[in-house]
Amino acid sequence: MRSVDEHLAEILATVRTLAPLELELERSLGTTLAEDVMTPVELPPFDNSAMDGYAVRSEDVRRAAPGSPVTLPVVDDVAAGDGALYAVGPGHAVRIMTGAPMPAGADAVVPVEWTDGGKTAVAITRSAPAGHAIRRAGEDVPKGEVVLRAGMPIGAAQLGILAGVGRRRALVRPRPRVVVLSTGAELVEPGSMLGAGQIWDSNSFTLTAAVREAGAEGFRAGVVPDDAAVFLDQLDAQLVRADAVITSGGVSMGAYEPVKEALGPLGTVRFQRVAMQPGMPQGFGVVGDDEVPIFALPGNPVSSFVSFILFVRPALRKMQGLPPEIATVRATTATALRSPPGKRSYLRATLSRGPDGASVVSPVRGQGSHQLAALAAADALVVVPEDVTDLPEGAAVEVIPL
Ligand SMILES: Nc1nc2c(c(=O)[nH]1)N[C@H]1C(S)=C(S)[C@@H](COP(=O)(O)OP(=O)(O)OC[C@H]3O[C@@H](n4cnc5c(N)ncnc54)[C@H](O)[C@@H]3O)O[C@H]1N2
Ligand code: MOO
Repeated sequence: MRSVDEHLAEILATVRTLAPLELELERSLGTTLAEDVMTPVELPPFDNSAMDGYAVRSEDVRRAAPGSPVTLPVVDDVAAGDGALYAVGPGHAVRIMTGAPMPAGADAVVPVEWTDGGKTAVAITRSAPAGHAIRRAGEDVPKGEVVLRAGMPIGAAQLGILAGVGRRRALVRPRPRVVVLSTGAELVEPGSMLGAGQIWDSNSFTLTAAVREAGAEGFRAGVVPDDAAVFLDQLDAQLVRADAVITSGGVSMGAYEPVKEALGPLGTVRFQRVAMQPGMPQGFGVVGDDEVPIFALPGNPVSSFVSFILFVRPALRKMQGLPPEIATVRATTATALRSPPGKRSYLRATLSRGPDGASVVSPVRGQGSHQLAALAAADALVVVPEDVTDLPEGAAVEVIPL
């Protein structure tokens, strides 16, 4: 049996980071930036007011105080977006709004709250030092500075700064397109009636959702019966839109294992036993002229999900140009744990804080590979190493938050 680490290493050595392409900003959310982005102008591009109020020469309001206001004539009104402006001469004020350009001559903004709000003349009851409530040109970013580096995942704030420096498009690593196929003669679509021996297909929903949670595009291609030829036809039809394929079921030792039967003879997909629990039977390789990576995951619902977290998600991250590491935290066990010898096990658990603030992890009831309800109640996987079979309460463990 090969180790979890060997299997992951082979996967990461096989999958390639997707080629960058130019995308409109509206389509780049969730992609990874593939270029350094500079601002072509300084930001803000001009000195502007940080407050609604009056642009003045600070010298003119130096003596303003609640008991003895300074009154100045208001010679102009500037709103955000205004272009041609009057200069503020000595003894004058200009009414100004937040974001409006500072008129020449003025060196301070008096907030409207410190005045009587006058439109033709304004009585000012507090002094404002030079520079007060002015946002200087280039204060956010100087001209030519890099605002985002290649490799940065694009979220809402990153999209914002791309637009803020005037970009309409960006060079990005796209979201991988991942097709999910379930196999199994017993599977029927949720929403339809169950016949004898049938169950509702849940894996294709779980895995497609997990793909989307991992930042890729998931396409649920539905259920394929236990027939290798039909499976190959379906796979062929889906390959045109796939950067990766995930299948579930049909990889173990049974008499009807369509995925293994169909892919085994191609010679580009290997089926192996990985020393882990759950998720021991695993297939991985490439298919089609474009050598699309395919993950043939075991059919048991918990096994396919755990396999996704351990193998598929890091691969999708590599394809997106992101570090493939699996994030883990340290916690102590709330109860004693058992684990099979020679296998790394991933126990479904809930993570919480103990009285001292440290993380505590409690396994959920129902650790069978078919026990999907227990998985749904968990928010973490406790990693128990291959050489450990018993852990006492209070032992320090590595945990993968879900
Ligand atoms: N003789 C042996 N039998 C099994 C072994 C073994 O080593 N020797 N390994 C066991 C382990 S471990 C696993 S995991 C499973 C993997 O089996 P397959 O990948 O071939 O999956 P299936 O047989 O198709 O299904 C297993 C189980 O999961 C249910 N299933 C399948 N697909 C779905 C789906 N889309 N939604 C919900 N549930 C699904 C299926 O009905 C079966 O109950 O093999 C063990 N056997
Ligand atoms: O490895 Mo299977 O995934 O134990 O149930």
